[in-house]
Amino acid sequence: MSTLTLDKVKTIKTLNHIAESGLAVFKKDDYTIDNDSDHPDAIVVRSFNMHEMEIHENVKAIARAGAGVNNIPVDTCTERGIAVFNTPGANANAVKELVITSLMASSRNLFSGVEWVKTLQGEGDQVPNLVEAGKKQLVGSEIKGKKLGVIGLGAVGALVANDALDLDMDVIGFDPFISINTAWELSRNIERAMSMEEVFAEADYITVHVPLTDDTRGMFHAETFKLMKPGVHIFNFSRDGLIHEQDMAEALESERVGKYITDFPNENVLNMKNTVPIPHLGASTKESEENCAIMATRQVKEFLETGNIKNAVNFPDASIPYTGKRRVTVFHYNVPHMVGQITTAISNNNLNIADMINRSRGDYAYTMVDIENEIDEAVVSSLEEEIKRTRDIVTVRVI
Ligand SMILES: NC(=O)c1ccc[n+]([C@@H]2O[C@H](COP(=O)([O-])OP(=O)(O)OC[C@H]3O[C@@H](n4cnc5c(N)ncnc54)[C@H](O)[C@@H]3O)[C@@H](O)[C@H]2O)c1
Ligand SMILES: O=C(O)CC[C@@H](O)C(=O)O
Repeated sequence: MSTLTLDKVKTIKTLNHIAESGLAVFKKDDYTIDNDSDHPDAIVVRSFNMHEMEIHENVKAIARAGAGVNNIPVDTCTERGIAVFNTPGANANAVKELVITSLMASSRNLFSGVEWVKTLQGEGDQVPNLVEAGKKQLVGSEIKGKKLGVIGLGAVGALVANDALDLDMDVIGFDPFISINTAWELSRNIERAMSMEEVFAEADYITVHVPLTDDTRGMFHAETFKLMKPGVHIFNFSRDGLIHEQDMAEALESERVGKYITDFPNENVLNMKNTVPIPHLGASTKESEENCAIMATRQVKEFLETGNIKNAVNFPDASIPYTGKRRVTVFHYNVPHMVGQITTAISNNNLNIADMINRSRGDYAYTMVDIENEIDEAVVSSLEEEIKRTRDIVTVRVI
């Protein structure tokens, strides 16, 4: 994809540690990384909670180096015309490996076993005898032949499901919104559930891989625990908000849920019985941090320089090779006559169109128009002003 010469140096702010290889995408002549800036052009973030943060009007894009965007006020960004990107699949293998690790480790009581054996410190020569005597408390189960239920068969869930089959588990999966691409990746030996209840009734282990949204918040609660096999192990590498924590604490206390393995510890979780709290390590591998950072920063760079969009969660995908002298990008409501009004403003300024694209997503749409003519800054301002005056426009950029 060709890029445009930037009219000025752009500022990028990061809110979490972002791998150097990702930041290296922003070449020094064109970009400055300034984490103290209050008016950056774009923000790159991981898990930092942006909901209470003021976002300056200069911000054009926010990139989440990761999958979940529940830490970003996406609806507000959309209303303000700020593109929010994520990096689908870039950390999925890292999460999958940790899910499989904890599946085996928790089934063999490895975490509690290691904790217990450390308490024998100071017992001197008796340690081996005490270990042999005490280990009967730690007899575990093999996962071979057991059934794993996977709720959410996206990038992570699909990898977990396929690998669990390779470990000789039976696998049942539920995802009413599965993408065609993921469906192609899934082994045909994975049983397809038509409801979550079906998974709950059959699975010895349940792992959840769905985004936290208004629809999924608290999806695991007292009533759902009652539908599960007694002693089920639940793995949550998605988000804490998916679980009703008070109900989970009670289900663990009564041993209806045998174990809860979660990547999202908090004070409540730390007080729960038979819980393995992992310090949000799902995506914490060198490989995954680099994959996410590089994907996130490339997407932002492409958007700032060309207006092209890939993997935004609130804007439609839209890309055309840059063919003109300048490019007009317009984020607007998805209503009739918008393209006509934008192209009329362009012709009112005596400009010719070289190429264009219009894509919609829900209530919003995005139009990019390449201009054949060289234009000076006075014409750019006049054009911007004229388009902005049109009804139902959210943002206009002439690049
Ligand atoms: N622990 C970590 O470090 C870590 C890393 C990556 C992702 N995550 C979390 O895991 C989630 C999933 O990640 P992913 O990369 O697989 O995302 P993804 O978008 O590829 O997959 C999510 C899947 O959930 C499905 N889904 C949505 N609502 C559902 C519902 N009600 N019932 C069943 N399925 C439903 C979707 O159709 C989709 O296939 C992310 O949203 C994020 O919150 C955590
Ligand atoms: O950035 C991280 O370490 C975690 C990312 C993870 O929670 C995600 O949703 O991708």
